[in-house]
Amino acid sequence: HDSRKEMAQDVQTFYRELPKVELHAHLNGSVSSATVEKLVASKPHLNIHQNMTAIRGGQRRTLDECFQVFKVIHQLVDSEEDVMMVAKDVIQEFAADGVKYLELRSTPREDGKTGLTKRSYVQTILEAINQCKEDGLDIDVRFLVAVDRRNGPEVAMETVKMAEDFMLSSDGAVVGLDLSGDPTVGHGKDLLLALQKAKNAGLKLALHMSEVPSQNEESELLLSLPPDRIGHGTFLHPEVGGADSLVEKVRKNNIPLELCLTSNVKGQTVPSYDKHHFLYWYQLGHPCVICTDDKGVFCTDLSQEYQLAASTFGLSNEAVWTLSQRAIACSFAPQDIKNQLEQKWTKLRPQILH
Ligand SMILES: CNc1ncnc2c1ncn2[C@@H]1O[C@H](COP(=O)(O)O)[C@@H](O)[C@H]1O
Ligand SMILES: [Zn+2]
Repeated sequence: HDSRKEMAQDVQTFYRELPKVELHAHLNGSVSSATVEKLVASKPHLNIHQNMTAIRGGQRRTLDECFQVFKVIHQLVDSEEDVMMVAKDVIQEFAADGVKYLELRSTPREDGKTGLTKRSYVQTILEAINQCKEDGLDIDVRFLVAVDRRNGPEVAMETVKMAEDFMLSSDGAVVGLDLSGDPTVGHGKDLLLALQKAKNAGLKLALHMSEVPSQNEESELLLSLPPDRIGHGTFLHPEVGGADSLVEKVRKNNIPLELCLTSNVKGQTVPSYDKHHFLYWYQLGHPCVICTDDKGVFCTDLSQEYQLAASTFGLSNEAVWTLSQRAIACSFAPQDIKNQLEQKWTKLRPQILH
C-alpha cells in the first residue's frame, strides 16, 4: 500500500504549509515508494520487493538491518539514468512537502557495468538540481559530498579532493562534506586528516557523531575540528553515557544538531519518541534542526517530523514556526540566500500562523 497516502491523512495542514528547511537527507535513503516502484519495474531480475526498501508503520529494525536496506536500494540505483530520476523525484517530493531549502547528501558510487563513475555520479545529481531550478520549483537545493566511514582513509581523501573540485566548479551547489555510514565500523581518527583538509579548503563539515553509545573518544576528536553541524549526537550528553566535556564543546562552539526522530526510533538508538534527545538540547536553548535522515526508508517526511516533535514535546505552533525559521541560520547557504529565506518566512508568517 501507499505510505504517502497514509501520512497525508494524519499530518495537519499547519505542518504541511509551514515553510521548512531540510539539512539532513541522504539521497538513497530518501527514495519514495513511488520511485522504488519505478526502479523495481525496470529491474525485475533483481527480485526486489517494496518491503525490502522501507520500514513501515510501527516497525523497528536494528541499525545494522537499516544498513542492509541501503544495500538493496543501491542495487536498484546503479546508473546515471537512475541517479537522475531518483534525485529529481526526491527534490520534487521535498518541494511538494513545503521544503524551501534543501541540503542533499550522497556517497559517490561507481558501477563498472553501467559505466557510472564517482564523478559522473555527483555530476548527475548536480544536473538534477539544475533541472529542478529550471523547472521553477520553489526550493533552493545544495549538495554535500558524503564520506562513508566504512571505506577508510584513502577513499575519504579521494572523496575530499573530488568535493573540493566540485565546490569550485558547481556554481555554489556543493557546499560541504558529510561523514556517515555504519557508525560501528571504522574509527574517526583515521579520517581526521581528510576532514581537516576539507575544512581548510572551505567545505563545511556535517558529521554524524555519537549515533551509537560509547563513542566519546571519537566524538572528542571530531569536535576538535570543530564540525559546522552534528548529525544525531544521540549519545553526547552524560545522562546516556556521553560526557559533560562533549556537551561543553558543542555548546561553546554553538554547533547545530540535526535531529531525526523517526530515524532514531525506527533504528532503535532511541527507545521511544518521548525519550528523544531533542528535549535535552532544546531545553538548553541549543540550535536544533528537525530533519528526516532517510524519508524513504523510514516512511516519513519533514512535515510529519515537525508534527511528531510538536505532539511529543508539546510545542505550540509559534514554537514550531521559530524552530523552522532558526534552521535557516544553521544551513550552509551563502548569506544572501539566508536573507532571502528569512524574507520568505516573514512574508508567509501571517498567512500560516493564525
Ligand atoms: C540511519 N542512520 C544513518 N547513519 C549513518 N549513515 C547513514 C544513515 N542513514 C543513511 N546513511 C548513509 O547514507 C547512505 C545512503 O545514501 P547515499 O547512498 O549516500 O545517497 C548509507 O549507505 C549510509 O552511508
Ligand atoms: Zn544520517
